[in-house]
Amino acid sequence: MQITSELAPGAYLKRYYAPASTGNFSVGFDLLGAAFEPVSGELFGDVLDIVAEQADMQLTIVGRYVHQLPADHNDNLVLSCFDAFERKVGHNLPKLALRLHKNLPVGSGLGSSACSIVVACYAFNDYFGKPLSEAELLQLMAEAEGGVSGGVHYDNVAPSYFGGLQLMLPQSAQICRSLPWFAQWRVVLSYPGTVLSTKAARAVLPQQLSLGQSIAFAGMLSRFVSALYAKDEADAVAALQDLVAEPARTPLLPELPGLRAALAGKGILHLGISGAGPTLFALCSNDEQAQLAADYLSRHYEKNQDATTQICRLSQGGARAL
Ligand SMILES: Nc1ncnc2c1ncn2[C@@H]1O[C@H](COP(=O)(O)OP(=O)(O)O)[C@@H](O)[C@H]1O
Ligand SMILES: N[C@@H](CCOP(=O)(O)O)C(=O)O
Repeated sequence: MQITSELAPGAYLKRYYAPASTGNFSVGFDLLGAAFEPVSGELFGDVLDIVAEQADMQLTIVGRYVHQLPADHNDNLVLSCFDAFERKVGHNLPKLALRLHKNLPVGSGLGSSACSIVVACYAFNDYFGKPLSEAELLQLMAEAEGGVSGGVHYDNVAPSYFGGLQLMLPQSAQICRSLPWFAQWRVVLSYPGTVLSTKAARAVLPQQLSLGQSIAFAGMLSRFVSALYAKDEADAVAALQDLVAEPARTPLLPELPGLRAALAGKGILHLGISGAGPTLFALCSNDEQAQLAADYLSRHYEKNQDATTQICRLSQGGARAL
């Protein structure tokens, strides 16, 4: 595999995008996830350019978070996704010169690995004439995500691929279903600039839940989903409780309780862990509240130059050609 550091900037045959995502959405550990995009119109997700067809695979990486990726591009998920895609299709494919714009921080809780996986698999399938069905492609994405995070979970790849708030449907051929959402809701995503690997944050999780905990988890998720269908905003917000991961992960995110209390005092609906963290998400009832939450989190949660805080709406579109 030939790796070079430069490709002509800007030129490409096709350009693809996939949005950031928040796994769990507090109440649905591994079963619920949402895709978001900034209200500013900024692209907060990875972009992949198919630059040319050529004899060998070639990957160039640009973008704000390129420094957080493995120095050896052979270790990049985009290239391993090409190999996995080719195996699944079952015959050799033309090799490609690719350019990844790494716009999402790695190990952030924003579904960064899932975003690169989704944009890559979506791009290859689209470019080569859609040899895989949506379900086959989603399964390929989830397997790739399982390889990095230490467990197959769909709650980042599904929303990043399809957009919206997605509920996973265990043992169903449909795999996931898009849930209703309150159009006025805004979500502030605040990434402090520090790295927390998903694998490490999964290693602290309880291996077993008691019968009581299992019923409480199923009950709270059911309450949230039914409140969305009933259009009962107050009940949906009240059900946003993470009874599975947050108790185990709070020691990794010691600022969470203090920030939550401060934002609750300002009327913000909810503050939760985005995916495995360290990004936090603040659920807000309108644009004004979102600005308030963003200002507060920028001042009190951002730690270094890599940090970013974004006011977002639900990304309805998911992965797409640009
Ligand atoms: N294109 C890529 N995007 C993100 N991570 C990548 C990529 N290629 C390789 N990796 C590696 O995959 C791992 C992703 O870590 P993870 O904690 O799962 O991130 P996240 O929670 O942000 O998805 C890291 O070790 C990272 O170096
Ligand atoms: N359900 C997963 C979600 C991980 O999301 P990431 O963005 O941190 O990779 C978990 O909570 O482990």
